[in-house]
Amino acid sequence: MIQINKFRKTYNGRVALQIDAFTIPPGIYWVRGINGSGKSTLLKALAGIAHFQGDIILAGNLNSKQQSVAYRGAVNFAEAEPVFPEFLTGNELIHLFKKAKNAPDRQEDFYVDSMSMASYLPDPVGTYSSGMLKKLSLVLAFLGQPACILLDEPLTTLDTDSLPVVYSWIARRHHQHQTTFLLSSHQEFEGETLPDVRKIVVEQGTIRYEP
Ligand SMILES: Nc1ncnc2c1ncn2[C@@H]1O[C@H](COP(=O)(O)OP(=O)(O)OP(=O)(O)O)[C@@H](O)[C@H]1O
Repeated sequence: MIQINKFRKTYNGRVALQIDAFTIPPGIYWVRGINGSGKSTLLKALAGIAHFQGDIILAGNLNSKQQSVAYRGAVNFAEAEPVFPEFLTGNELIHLFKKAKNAPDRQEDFYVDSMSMASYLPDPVGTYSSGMLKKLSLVLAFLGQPACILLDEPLTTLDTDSLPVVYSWIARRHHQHQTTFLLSSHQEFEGETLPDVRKIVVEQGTIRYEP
């Protein structure tokens, strides 16, 4: 459960997003909205990496400002266009994130195998194509045992064979650990593989559920 109260995010004095009160129960959510509506702004605030006015509270007691370290431990985030130091290898980044997220031993194996990534993970990420980098950023977002995983544009640059794999990761993690997902996308999510996706619409500077 995520509670957003009296939220206001401005850029250079201009209000980008304002949310008086909004509750997100456990579930899988598709965050929709036109370009510039505020989807990334919302996800970055929920990830605890953007400054804003107001409060975001996870599980009734983790305030993203007052318990910021614990909060960020419970929320994973994959950016729309991930940027990593080019000299690090995929394996080194996985190792780093596993440590930071206190991930179980060999947790990455399932994700790496199902996306057939093992052959290029020993290479520096500067050599990766945009799709290879996107897959790595998704694996990193699944490390640890977060209560909530935020994926900004998880489907862009992925080939069509990889889409069902990402859907299966989301469905599996949600089923096994009741992890909440917020997925921002301009593409529709496949109904059959992710049956209980609710929609959150970002428009006119605020958010609402779409029936
Ligand atoms: N760093 C920034 N500095 C100034 N304005 C910003 C900044 N980041 C976002 N904005 C503004 O905030 C508003 C929301 O941007 P945001 O990136 O959240 O939209 P979005 O819905 O994710 O868009 P898209 O679908 O194009 O990715 C836009 O008007 C944008 O210009």
